[in-house]
Amino acid sequence: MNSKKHHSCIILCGGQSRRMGQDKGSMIIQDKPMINHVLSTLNNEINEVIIVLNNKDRIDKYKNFIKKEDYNFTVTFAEDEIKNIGPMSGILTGLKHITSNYALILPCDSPYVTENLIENIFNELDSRYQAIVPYHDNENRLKTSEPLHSIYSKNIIPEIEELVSNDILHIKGLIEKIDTKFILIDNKKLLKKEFRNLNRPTDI
Ligand SMILES: Nc1nc2c(ncn2[C@@H]2O[C@H](COP(=O)(O)OP(=O)(O)OP(=O)(O)O)[C@@H](O)[C@H]2O)c(=O)[nH]1
Repeated sequence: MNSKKHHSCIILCGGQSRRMGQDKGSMIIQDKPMINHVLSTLNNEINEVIIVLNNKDRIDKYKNFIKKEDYNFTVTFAEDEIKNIGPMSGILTGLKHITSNYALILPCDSPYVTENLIENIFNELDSRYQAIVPYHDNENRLKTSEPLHSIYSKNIIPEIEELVSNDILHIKGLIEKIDTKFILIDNKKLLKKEFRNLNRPTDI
């Protein structure tokens, strides 16, 4: 019997990868596509994954190397509801697909996340809040926050739609507006190095 809690994860993979110069989620890092590193950390904690890409061709491409039978969670591919507005669209689309109340958002270009990190972020889940957001520096929590390694409630969909209609597309603008629990990246439970993402060839 599966004893995992009903936890969802949304992986954002619909970016342009302009700085990297090639599609980041599918690029090979240590023998496997970058997104597969992220997927391989989720088995213990997650039972539903939504991978959000920006078009159908890209979804077909990813289906070739993401084999649902390799994981003990469901995998659903979704297409951005709104095109070319960045990660906010991926979060909106993903939240509309989840069947639980909260989802952990992860970017596809963050291959250093670990099972421990996923577990420790979910341990902070608290139904009094709409978002659980790790941050680096006590002096400036919002500015040093990691909004693409954070948990969000499905009930923020109306707030996202309002922000998008006002052309506010940065995720920190969303975090400011909702009830957010900030959690310190303390290098004990949450390790700084696990948040590192790869944007440019020189980051590898
Ligand atoms: N679904 C979806 N994900 C996105 C979109 N834009 C960015 N992302 C994802 O959000 C994460 C962070 O993206 P960035 O690195 O800031 O942007 P990028 O477009 O991937 O890369 P650059 O073109 O170099 O800025 C990555 O996992 C992207 O795949 C989008 O429009 N839709």
